[in-house]
Amino acid sequence: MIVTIDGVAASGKSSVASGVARALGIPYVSSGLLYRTATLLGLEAGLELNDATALLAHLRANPLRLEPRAKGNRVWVGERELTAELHSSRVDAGVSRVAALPEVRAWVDAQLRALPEPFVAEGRDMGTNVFPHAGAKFYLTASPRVRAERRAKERPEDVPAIEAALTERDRLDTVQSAPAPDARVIDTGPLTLDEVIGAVLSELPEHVSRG
Ligand SMILES: Nc1ncnc2c1ncn2[C@@H]1O[C@H](COP(=O)(O)OP(=O)(O)O)[C@@H](O)[C@H]1O
Ligand SMILES: Nc1ccn([C@H]2C[C@H](O)[C@@H](COP(=O)(O)OP(=O)(O)O)O2)c(=O)n1
Repeated sequence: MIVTIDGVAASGKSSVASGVARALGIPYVSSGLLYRTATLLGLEAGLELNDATALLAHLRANPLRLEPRAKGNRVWVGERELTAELHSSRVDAGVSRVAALPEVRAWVDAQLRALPEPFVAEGRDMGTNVFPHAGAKFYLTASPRVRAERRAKERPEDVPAIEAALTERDRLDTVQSAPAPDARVIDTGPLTLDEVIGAVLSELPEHVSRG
């Protein structure tokens, strides 16, 4: 059983996926963390972020490990944990370029499809491209200002700068960010985090919530 939670940047995907996964007693997996890891490793190696051949060779030479814990995913390369470094503004600024590369998308998709079910998967194209046969699909939205205000609690920049960066990333990510036709769209703007988690859980078909 797979539940997909897609949506725009900072719409609440990870927090909601984590809450839903904990309620169901299953893991969740953040596909964005894999794109962020590819970006961080590329930046650290001094690679051009649109050089797919060099990036893929570097990723294959430094295999990562995603730990899909329900309370928060962690990423390792060898003995080094990268998790805390994946949400920097530097990675935010480069990640859409990396995510636009078909070779990198195929690399991420292969890792996701190898995971043992059940799990909750969150990202942009989980319900459309990666897991079109998922048992339940959701798509989260909120206005750019609401999302920027939430993210400002996690970044050093001010709200207008974060809003501008989020809007630009939405634009760059448009291609892979369309909601699945069978996804339930939830505007998280007027809701608390617990209310969004509750809305998702209440919409799950009975066979999915039973496992
Ligand atoms: N109603 C809400 N729904 C979802 N997230 C919310 C809500 N209210 C506040 N947040 C907060 O918004 C922030 C961004 O959420 P996050 O899960 O990181 O989004 P994403 O994974 O889509 O980037 C988190 O700190 C989260 O707790
Ligand atoms: N399934 C996915 C997940 C993320 N991406 C890309 C698009 C996003 O700008 C980056 C980072 O995704 P992530 O979900 O971590 O970012 P936000 O928390 O929503 O800001 O990766 C993607 O193209 N496809």
